[in-house]
Amino acid sequence: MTSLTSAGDILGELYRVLQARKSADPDRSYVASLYAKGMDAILKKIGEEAAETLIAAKNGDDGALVHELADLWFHTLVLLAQRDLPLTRLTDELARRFGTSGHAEKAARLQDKTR
Ligand SMILES: N=c1c2ncn([C@@H]3O[C@H](COP(=O)(O)OP(=O)(O)OP(=O)(O)O)[C@@H](O)[C@H]3O)c2ncn1[C@@H]1O[C@H](COP(=O)(O)O)[C@@H](O)[C@H]1O
Repeated sequence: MTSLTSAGDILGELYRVLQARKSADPDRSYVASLYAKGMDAILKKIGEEAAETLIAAKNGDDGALVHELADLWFHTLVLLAQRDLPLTRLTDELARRFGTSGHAEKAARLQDKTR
C-alpha cells in the first residue's frame, strides 16, 4: 500500500516518474520500452485497456474493474508524458470544467455553432 494519501499525490508522483523514464533503459523500464516503440504502441495499449475495462464492468467484478481502470489511467498518463503535456494541462482542464453541468456546456456549444 502506498504512503501517498491523496489521488493528486499519486498521480503527480507517477507523472514525475513517467517523465524521468524518458532517459531510462527500455530493457529495464516498461515505460521506457513504450516510449521506444512510439506513440502507436501507447495508443494500442490504451485501446486494449479500455476494452478490458468494458469487459470487467460488464462482468460486474469490482476488483477487476479497478485493476483495468488503473491500467487505463496509467497508459493515458504515459501518453500525456510522451507528448510532453504537463499533468497540469489535464488537471487545469478538469478544474475549468468543474461546476459546469455537461448539459449546460453542450447547450452553449450547440448555440455557438448556430451563430
Ligand atoms: N503503474 C504502473 C503500471 N500499471 C500497469 N503497468 C504495466 O502495464 C502492462 C499492462 O499490460 P497488460 O495488462 O496487457 O499485461 P501484459 O499482458 O503483461 O502486457 P503485454 O504483454 O500486453 O505487453 C504490464 O506490463 C504492467 O506491469 C505498469 N507499469 C508501471 N507502472 C508505474 O510506472 C512506474 C515505472 O515503471 P517502469 O518504467 O517499468 O520502471 C512504476 O514504478 C509504476 O509506478
